Amino acid sequence: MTRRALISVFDKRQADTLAKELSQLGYEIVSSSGTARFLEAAHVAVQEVSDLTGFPHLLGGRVKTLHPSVMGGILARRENVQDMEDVRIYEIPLIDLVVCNLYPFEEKARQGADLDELIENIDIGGVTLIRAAAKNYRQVAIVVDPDDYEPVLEDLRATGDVVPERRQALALKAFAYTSRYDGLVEKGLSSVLGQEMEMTSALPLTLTRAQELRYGENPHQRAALYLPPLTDVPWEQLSGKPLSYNNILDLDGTLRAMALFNGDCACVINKHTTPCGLAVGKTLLEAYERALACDPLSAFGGIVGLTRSVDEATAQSLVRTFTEVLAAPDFDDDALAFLRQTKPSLRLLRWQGGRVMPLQITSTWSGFLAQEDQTAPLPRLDKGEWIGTPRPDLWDDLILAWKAAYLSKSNAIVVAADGATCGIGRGFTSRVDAVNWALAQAGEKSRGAVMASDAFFPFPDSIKAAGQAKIAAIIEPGGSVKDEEVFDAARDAGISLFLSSWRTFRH
Ligand SMILES: NC(=O)c1ncn([C@@H]2O[C@H](COP(=O)(O)O)[C@@H](O)[C@H]2O)c1NC=O
Repeated sequence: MTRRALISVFDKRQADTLAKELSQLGYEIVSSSGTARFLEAAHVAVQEVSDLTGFPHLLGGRVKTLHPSVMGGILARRENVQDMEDVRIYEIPLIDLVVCNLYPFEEKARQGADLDELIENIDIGGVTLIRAAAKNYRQVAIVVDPDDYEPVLEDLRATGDVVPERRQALALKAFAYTSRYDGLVEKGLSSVLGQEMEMTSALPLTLTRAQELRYGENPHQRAALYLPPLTDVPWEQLSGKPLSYNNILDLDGTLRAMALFNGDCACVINKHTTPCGLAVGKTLLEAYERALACDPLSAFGGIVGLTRSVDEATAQSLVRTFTEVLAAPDFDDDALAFLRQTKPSLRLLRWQGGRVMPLQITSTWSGFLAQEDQTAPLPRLDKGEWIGTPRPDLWDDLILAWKAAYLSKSNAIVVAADGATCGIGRGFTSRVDAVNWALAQAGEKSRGAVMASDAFFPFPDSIKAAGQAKIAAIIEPGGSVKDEEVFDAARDAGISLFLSSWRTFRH
């Protein structure tokens, strides 16, 4: 019986070589018009789909292969008597191999095509061919990737057919291909139509592997970085070893911190997704050295984020401590050359803003949790309420401490003075333990310093501890049932409390 291949490809690379060899192996080739012209030019004997269907390509190409004579030949179950009777009655030619790749929706969307152009690049007939052939994979082979042309030909040369295991693998690959394509269409259209991803009843998440990672959090865990449709990582790696899983995870807090400073000269040192030093300075060097001074032990192996172009003086100071990743909006030429030469393994990232995920999605053993990302409008002096004497003179430090608490794992307490954090208690399961840790780390620097808490104080014990350490002002959301006891403790200790009314947990 005649073997037949339907070839309908937008990306025509290597399709001529494939078709030639298929012809030599005895296959009859059927193609949509553009592919047919391409193959004829390469001297391959080819029949046009329109000859088979009796219809020309309609609606400017919107309808080409969508016809029972094509779909019947792909979907017919060869072992099913009724199917084969239908095929015989309606003279439908059986198709054994489908080779198809789709209109370039992704390229068009990335080039910023308008809605009309995007719509015309939504492939319908090709997707239908692919899904039909993949559904009938037990008898039909579906090839969507030119990399599979040669393995398929090898099977045909060796056995006269595409071997069953390959047909099965090709079908799964084909479904993954059309599923990704639909994800791209959803994402491309929703951005042109201005509709952000939200908490819909179904959350389409078609992710593409952007980077294989050496391993996950630990060497025995396999891992990769995946990106949503039409996105690239928002940074550019200029130097250093490939990023690890933990680097990318820890970098998240660093980028969030950098975004909070909105151009101020600042430094954050992050470890295990949470800051261990945050400071502003008149120069980048000053900001870095003051952030480092908060907790130099923890800064070892940390991720450093700087909010200005890295200069050579800062680079020279930085190389004295082991750092995993350095992110900055840019690098001065001499600083870049120095860092590349002195620390060739140090990962240098240029990040000028931008993020990939509109939603924050976490996988748990119970399912995927999705929430709106926490992007911070900072607390405002004119929007909150003071308990005790107002201390607007300490506002800058209160906000700096608030930023560090906002970025830290809950429960988080931060002590700050003169534009730098000096004690960070984070990840504690009791708030008063976080307070005690932060105060112990700050030591003498607690006198006259400020404190931030990521959530309300459930008891007055934390305030009493802060009072003993001579903390001058605290920013916290308020909202505890014991707020009045907390406020009394603050008044007794002479601490000014600013109530921001905004909790910033990070579990
Ligand atoms: N409309 C149809 O029936 C149809 N059938 C196949 N295609 C696509 O048309 C392209 C090939 O077209 P041509 O051979 O005319 O260059 C392929 O990317 C294929 O996926 C179609 N195009 C869009 O849906």
